Amino acid sequence: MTDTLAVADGLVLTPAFDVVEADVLVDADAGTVIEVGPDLAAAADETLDAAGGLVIPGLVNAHCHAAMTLLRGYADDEPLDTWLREHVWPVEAALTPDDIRAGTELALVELIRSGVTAFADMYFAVEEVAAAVEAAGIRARLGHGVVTVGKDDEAARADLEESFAVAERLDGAADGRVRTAVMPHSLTTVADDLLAETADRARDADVPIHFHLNETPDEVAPIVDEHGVRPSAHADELGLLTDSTFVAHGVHTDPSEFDVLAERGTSVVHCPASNMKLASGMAPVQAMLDAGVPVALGTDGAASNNDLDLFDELRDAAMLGKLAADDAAAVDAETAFRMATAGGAEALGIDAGRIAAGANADLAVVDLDAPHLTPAHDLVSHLVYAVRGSDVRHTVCDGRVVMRDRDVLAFDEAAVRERAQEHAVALVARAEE
Ligand SMILES: CSC[C@H]1O[C@@H](n2cnc3c(O)ncnc32)[C@H](O)[C@@H]1O
Ligand SMILES: [Zn+2]
Repeated sequence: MTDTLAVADGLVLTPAFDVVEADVLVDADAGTVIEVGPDLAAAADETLDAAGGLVIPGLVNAHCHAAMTLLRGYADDEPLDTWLREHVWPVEAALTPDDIRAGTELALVELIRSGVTAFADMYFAVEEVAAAVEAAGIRARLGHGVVTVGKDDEAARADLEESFAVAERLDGAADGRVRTAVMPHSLTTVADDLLAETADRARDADVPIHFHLNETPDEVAPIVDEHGVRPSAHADELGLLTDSTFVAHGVHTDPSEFDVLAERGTSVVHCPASNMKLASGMAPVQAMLDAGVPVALGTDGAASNNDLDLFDELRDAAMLGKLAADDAAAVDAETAFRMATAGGAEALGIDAGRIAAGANADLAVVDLDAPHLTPAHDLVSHLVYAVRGSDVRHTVCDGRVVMRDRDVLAFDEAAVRERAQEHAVALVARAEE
């Protein structure tokens, strides 16, 4: 017999951005929505109370380094290059797989508590990341991040091979909730011959590619100087841009690059908080969307954000998008929310981002009963400009409840926090020894 879950008595955000009074009936075994409509709760095996709430598609955080929660607040107020080379990379050199497990579990608690049901992660010790995701119950597109600058040929080769080995080994883990990608860090931190090899092998293995692109002017100038073309054109020459490729940031991307990205169907993951904090710049989000570039939303790591609340990102994206375009109508609420849901699902190549019969049952219930959400003229406006991650009451992924009444079911939250605190302190002590 089918195991069913009814998300009952709430309002539901439809794919057309209408808000309707309805229950959502879920096939918990198949992990899909059976029906959206009135009075579906009576026949269900289990009920999730959505009264006074809005049922939304689960959010997709399309660019993250989850275990960097361990470095939250460790090195603030620095620009990207100094931050990475003088602070972050020396500490990351001392990371152990156990550290990464502890930091990732903390990230998962934070993600689930803010309604995220899928994320992309570029980091190390990906087996640990995958095991944590399996336990948490959400979806992820995971990859081993490759950096070859400063490495000899043997070490660079080993890094690249690890990226492909991880992609093959872990794809489909956690009953298919874990998918993989190969993840060269960026065009300036991985050698060109290895980037070209990555593109060839990824195409043959049918595995997506994810990398940082045009985050700062320092990632643009060396490419233009050396190759005489913009970074997106160079990435395309290397064969890196396809419709399953997704790139992070795209801040310093010019109109000629919009055309390349749009033509290839490559998604850009906008990370507004990280871009503001590291003073990287303002991504031309509305211009990219107008040119047909698919745009998703990400937090980047917690060390450059400093949290993993995608509702913060929604607000930042709408605000910064207007500033970048010098137009208050740019990146409106519906546009921003699409980036955090259907746009993220498209970037990650997963079926998510909408609540409809047959779709994956990945959703969150946002409590509307709060002073900062009163009055309720426009709930899509609220989702982008006023809701906070802490307003999420329940999170459901793959038809299973992963947070009920703000209790993340897979983890003992206090224990996760304590473990992360201990690992963070010991890690920094080791690195600074
Ligand atoms: C090789 S694993 C991923 C690598 O990326 C680093 N990282 C974190 N945030 C950023 C960012 O905004 N731009 C570029 N690189 C970043 C992280 O520390 C890991 O070393
Ligand atoms: Zn990043």
